[in-house]
Amino acid sequence: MLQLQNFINGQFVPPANGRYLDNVEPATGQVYSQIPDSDAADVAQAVAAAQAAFPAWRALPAEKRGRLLVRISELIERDLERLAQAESQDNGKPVTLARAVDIPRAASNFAFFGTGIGHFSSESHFQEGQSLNYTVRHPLGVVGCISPWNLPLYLFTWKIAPALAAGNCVVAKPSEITPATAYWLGELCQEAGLPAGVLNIVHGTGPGAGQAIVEHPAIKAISFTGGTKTGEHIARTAAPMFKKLSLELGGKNPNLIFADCDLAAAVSTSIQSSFANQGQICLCGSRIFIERPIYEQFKELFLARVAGLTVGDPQVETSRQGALVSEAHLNKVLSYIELAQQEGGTLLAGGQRVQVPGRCADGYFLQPTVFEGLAPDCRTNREEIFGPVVTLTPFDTEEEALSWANGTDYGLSATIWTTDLDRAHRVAHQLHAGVVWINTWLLRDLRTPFGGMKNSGVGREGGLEALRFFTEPQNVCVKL
Ligand SMILES: NC(=O)C1=CN([C@@H]2O[C@H](COP(=O)(O)OP(=O)(O)OC[C@H]3O[C@@H](n4cnc5c(N)ncnc54)[C@H](O)[C@@H]3O)[C@@H](O)[C@H]2O)C=CC1
Ligand SMILES: O=C(O)/C=C/C=C(\O)C(=O)O
Repeated sequence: MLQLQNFINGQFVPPANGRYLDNVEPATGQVYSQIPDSDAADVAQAVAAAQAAFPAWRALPAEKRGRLLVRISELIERDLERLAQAESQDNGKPVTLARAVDIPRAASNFAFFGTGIGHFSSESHFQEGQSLNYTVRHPLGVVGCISPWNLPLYLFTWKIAPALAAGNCVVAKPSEITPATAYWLGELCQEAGLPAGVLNIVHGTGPGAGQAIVEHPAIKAISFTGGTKTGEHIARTAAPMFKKLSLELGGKNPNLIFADCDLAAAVSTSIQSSFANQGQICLCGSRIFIERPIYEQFKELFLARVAGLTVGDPQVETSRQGALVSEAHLNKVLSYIELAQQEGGTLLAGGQRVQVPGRCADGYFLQPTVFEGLAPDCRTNREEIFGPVVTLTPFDTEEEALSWANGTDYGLSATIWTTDLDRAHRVAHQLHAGVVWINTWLLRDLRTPFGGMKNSGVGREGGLEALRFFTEPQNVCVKL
């Protein structure tokens, strides 16, 4: 059985305590590899390696750092098929999705920040006859990147690439539930010639290795994506140590479908935003509000499309829905389906675990599930389910739709469907969401600020925001 190792100081090494965790393939429910159950001792080794590597890495001209990152991007592209297969096996997502989205985006993350660092300029402020101020942006030193299981390599590299581009050295931990592609990334970094210690990958649990990263005094910043509760815990630990924090947390995102929309496009994209990656994307639109005149029509078209979503072995090219990431997560989602029924929801589609025959008989499959008839403020409509479960609700006025859309503790993303541009902008500006899409969903430009309002997080990732996060500005004032 494959036994993964930590990647510390450019070498693959076992955990200091010799302990390993089982890693399960969600589509089969079987253990297929083991990962280090690392603790504070491994994190300390990784931090020491990163500290030793930092002076030379920060001194390397940005262009040379950038070239190394672009080389890593090329190697990810070269190994796209192998990485997509690994991601699908580890996470349960359809291999077609990993091939089309996850792995290409991981490559883009490195290419984007590898080239982007060459365009990162600092500010200057000139006051005639008085002063010239210029701002230097120093790398922070050693930073921690902690990522979740839903988009494993995609989100791991979304943090690591800007941190490295800005001249930091990194101690990173992937989710213990989906460690595989992070492990293979270590090999590609070796092959690309990334200097030893610049990127260190420590595997293990959140309370073990993750907590040790957050607590380590030499780690100057934490970039985290994951659940809101974990984010709160990390903030409580890191804030008294005055660490910089970027927290990208949960969502309960609304889709607002107005009667004048392009209905075919709204239905088709809402299927994506509801069920892509089995609904396990923080940006998924799990509350669909539809203007009453088109409610029945939307429902009919939407349900017809749901019926066509094939749930099956993620390795089979025709599967559109794979397995949920773990048994625990499947049970959490099933418990919300039960809750929705207790809260008076009418089940329009799905609601049951799926038994996929053959090698996947014990996998964690769930039917795409749709409810209607739930109050906009019930728990099902306020809490993050993070699975293939959506609710449909009719609305009568723009004000009503807005108040329901904004009526949760989350504020990550929102989608508006209308052909009325005035309305689109008016509604967008009133939504409490860090990311608003108009007539589209998950259309990404990596230069844009990405992150949430309210309990969906703190700070923004992407483009210059990420490079600013991973640097410390220093102002130098010259008297004229
Ligand atoms: N915003 C998002 O994109 C995500 C949201 N979630 C939500 O969170 C819920 C819980 O999922 P989990 O797998 O438990 O996510 P989680 O938030 O516990 O895990 C995310 C990462 O944080 C690490 N972690 C956990 N505890 C930590 C600690 N004390 N210190 C440092 N690192 C720690 C984990 O090992 C993992 O690498 C999901 O059901 C879903 O609702 C989960 C994954 C991604
Ligand atoms: O950056 C993106 O395009 C998507 C990010 C998605 C998440 O952070 C998530 O699902 O956790």
